[in-house]
Amino acid sequence: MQTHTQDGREPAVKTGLFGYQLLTDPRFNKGTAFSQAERDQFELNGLLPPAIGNLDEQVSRRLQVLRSFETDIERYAFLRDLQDTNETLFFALLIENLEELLPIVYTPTVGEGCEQFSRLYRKPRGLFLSYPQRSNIERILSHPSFDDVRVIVVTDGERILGLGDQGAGGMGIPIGKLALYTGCGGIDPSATLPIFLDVGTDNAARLADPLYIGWRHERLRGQEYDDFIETFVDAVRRRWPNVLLQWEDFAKNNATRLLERYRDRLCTFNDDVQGTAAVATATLLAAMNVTGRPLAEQRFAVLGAGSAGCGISAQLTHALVEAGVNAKEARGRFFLIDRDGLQVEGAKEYASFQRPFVQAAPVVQGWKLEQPDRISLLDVVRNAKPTVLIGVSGQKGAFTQAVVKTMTTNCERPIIFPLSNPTSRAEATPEDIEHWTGGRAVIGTGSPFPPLTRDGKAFKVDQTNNSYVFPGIGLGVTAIDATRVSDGMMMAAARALAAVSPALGNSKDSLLPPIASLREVSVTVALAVALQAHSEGLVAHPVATDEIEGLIRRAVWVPRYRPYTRGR
Ligand SMILES: O=C([O-])CC(=O)C(=O)O
Ligand SMILES: [Mg+2]
Repeated sequence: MQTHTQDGREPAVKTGLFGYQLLTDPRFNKGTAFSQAERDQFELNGLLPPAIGNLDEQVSRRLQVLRSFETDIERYAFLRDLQDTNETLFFALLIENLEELLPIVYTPTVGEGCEQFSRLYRKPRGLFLSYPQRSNIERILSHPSFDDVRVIVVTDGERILGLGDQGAGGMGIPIGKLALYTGCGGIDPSATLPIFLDVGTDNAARLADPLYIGWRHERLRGQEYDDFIETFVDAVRRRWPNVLLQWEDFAKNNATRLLERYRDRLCTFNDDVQGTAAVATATLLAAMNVTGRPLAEQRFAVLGAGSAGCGISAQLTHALVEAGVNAKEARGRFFLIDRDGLQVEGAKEYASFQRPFVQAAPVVQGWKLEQPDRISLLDVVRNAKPTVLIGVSGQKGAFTQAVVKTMTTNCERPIIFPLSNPTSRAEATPEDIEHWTGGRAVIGTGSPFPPLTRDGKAFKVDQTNNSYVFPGIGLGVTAIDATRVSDGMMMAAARALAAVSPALGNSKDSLLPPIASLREVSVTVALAVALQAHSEGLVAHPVATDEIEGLIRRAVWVPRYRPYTRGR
């Protein structure tokens, strides 16, 4: 926060830490940048090498070291260690090099970080709440170092990106998401708390690994699981009544169910259901500008009928209705396909969140099928003639050449979004889609990919990832003290992101702003979200609307070394 005294000097931060303890606290540590006066005052002489550095020098030294590593997983481990050693330096490095470092701190390398978590684990960060500790949750949360928490990201590790059950390794995801809350959304790092709910794992390799750091037990389900979640949410509400709780990477049967159970009880959203949907909606709205074909005319094939697929379909249905399509017709525009084929009446039992998007049996009558007992993605693309193809299946290569080529027979400029993460799970590579469609597809991916070559020039591939919205949602919600996260706020986030699409001004340009501008994008998203919360009466302490932007900008945390003074 930009707090300066009248003479322009920043007020000093009080700390009771000194000596070795001050140097080992990542929130307060400045490493070699402690001044001589601070070294005298805080008993640091002799504990540090004599040269006195500054943040800029430290950033360039760390960047040099980082670039010298051979692999991204080594870079990931180095950055995690830096974050646990000196947060200010970690965030200065990240923010100044967002485009280069996001793929390491976050998707795709964070996926490997989760797989290797037990081997990389060094220092404590966040909370591991394991089932055997269930009666201690309240006590664990009560520690004074968590007094300022405003944003929690929580996972149970069952559906980590497209990598499935990673057990306690899933903790890498809340840590990575919250690094973006600060790096992109400007949330003070001391206000963030990653939480892993350890209910066991069904990952046989983890259970058999002698080095596994999680609770060595098969995954709990049913009433025991639900009671544990209830205990957790209750304790969170009592400890931080206003906190923003983000659910992340829960398996499909829990993701929507838990969201529905808790969304009216606290300020909460599910990033995979709602965040991914908001970004997909924003990117599609931007794509309309490129294809010239309005939203109201689009038909959608969605591969993956889990939380993300149904969340995207639900939000796009809202957008279609807002564009004038009647609700029943809007839902009928969605063809959701999972491993059993197209969701169609009578084929099997569907979960309640899937039911709105089950096609009526007569729709598929007379379709020509590859195999009579299963309606494949290719069958859907041939018969339903979608204009938009979205992949949230975690199945590498599921958008085959035949599927992609058939999309071009339905429309001049098909929209094709292989959104599964990490890179190794993408339904198709942008390069293949470009090649198979002769450059006609409008492409968005979940993970970062290298640029394509179009008209002899490099063309950036849009990363349709929820990182374009969740940091801004967090900033808007916390700056204005929103009490809930409504569908209207998610739609406001999507529209705000679409409104800053470079393709609006030039249809040959990118659909989404560059990753390097994510801090500015987050302020834009935050403002839209906060204004919407305000207009729906979802704020604890209403303020004048013209004050909201100032509130948000002042809330943005900037990594820099503050002066310290000794005290409690
Ligand atoms: O983490 C990401 O890159 C996007 C996301 O939420 C997921 O794939 O589960
Ligand atoms: Mg996720």
